[in-house]
Amino acid sequence: MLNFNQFEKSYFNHLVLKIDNIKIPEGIFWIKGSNGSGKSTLLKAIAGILSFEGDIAISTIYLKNHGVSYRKLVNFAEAEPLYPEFLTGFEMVDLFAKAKGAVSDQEETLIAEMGMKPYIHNPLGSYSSGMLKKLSLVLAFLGKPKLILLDEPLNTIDVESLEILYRWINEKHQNEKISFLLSSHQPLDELKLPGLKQINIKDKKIILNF
Ligand SMILES: Nc1ncnc2c1ncn2[C@@H]1O[C@H](COP(=O)(O)OP(=O)(O)OP(=O)(O)O)[C@@H](O)[C@H]1O
Repeated sequence: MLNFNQFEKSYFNHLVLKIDNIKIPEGIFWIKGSNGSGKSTLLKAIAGILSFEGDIAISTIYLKNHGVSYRKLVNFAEAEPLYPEFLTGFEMVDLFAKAKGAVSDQEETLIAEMGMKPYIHNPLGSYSSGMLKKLSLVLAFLGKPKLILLDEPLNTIDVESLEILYRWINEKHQNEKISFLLSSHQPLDELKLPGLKQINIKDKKIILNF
């Protein structure tokens, strides 16, 4: 599903990650690694928002040669999302829904299920960190991606929202064969994510534990 080809990422000549040739199959994966090991860097590179050496592909669609098609297949929720404070949550969802080609009732369903209806028309400057996190999760599920990247999805969301998130991940994986890469310092509930596999980042390399 996800292929790395001579991938290298450095910041100011300091190498952070080196992945020669690895294929990650379809599935739900928990990316583990100590602070500063490169989890967010990896997810941002796969999302196509960081420059790097080498290439990354979803099946045969390469990020560097088919940037627009590739980015339609990958959705990303950042660890600490930042959005323009003057827009409302609904305006952000609407913008992403159009960009990602979401079907018409998808936005309404995701907003309702995540319990965001009471404040979705309020400006984002008034949102708490948990409300922003929930918005970032809704945005990451819009459209028809092949891969969803969630950086620290458990941070700041409440127990009810976490249950919804686990359900969404399982449904998307089972019904639409969407794969997930989740980075989390907090333990993911392996009983609620059946088939969860682990990927470790250590010594600038990724190690597939399956
Ligand atoms: N914009 C940047 N400029 C320079 N160095 C950076 C930048 N972003 C990350 N780094 C460095 O790259 C390395 C990996 O950082 P990254 O944020 O990917 O780690 P992480 O595994 O997500 O960490 P954490 O668990 O603490 O969130 C660290 O050494 C960090 O200092």
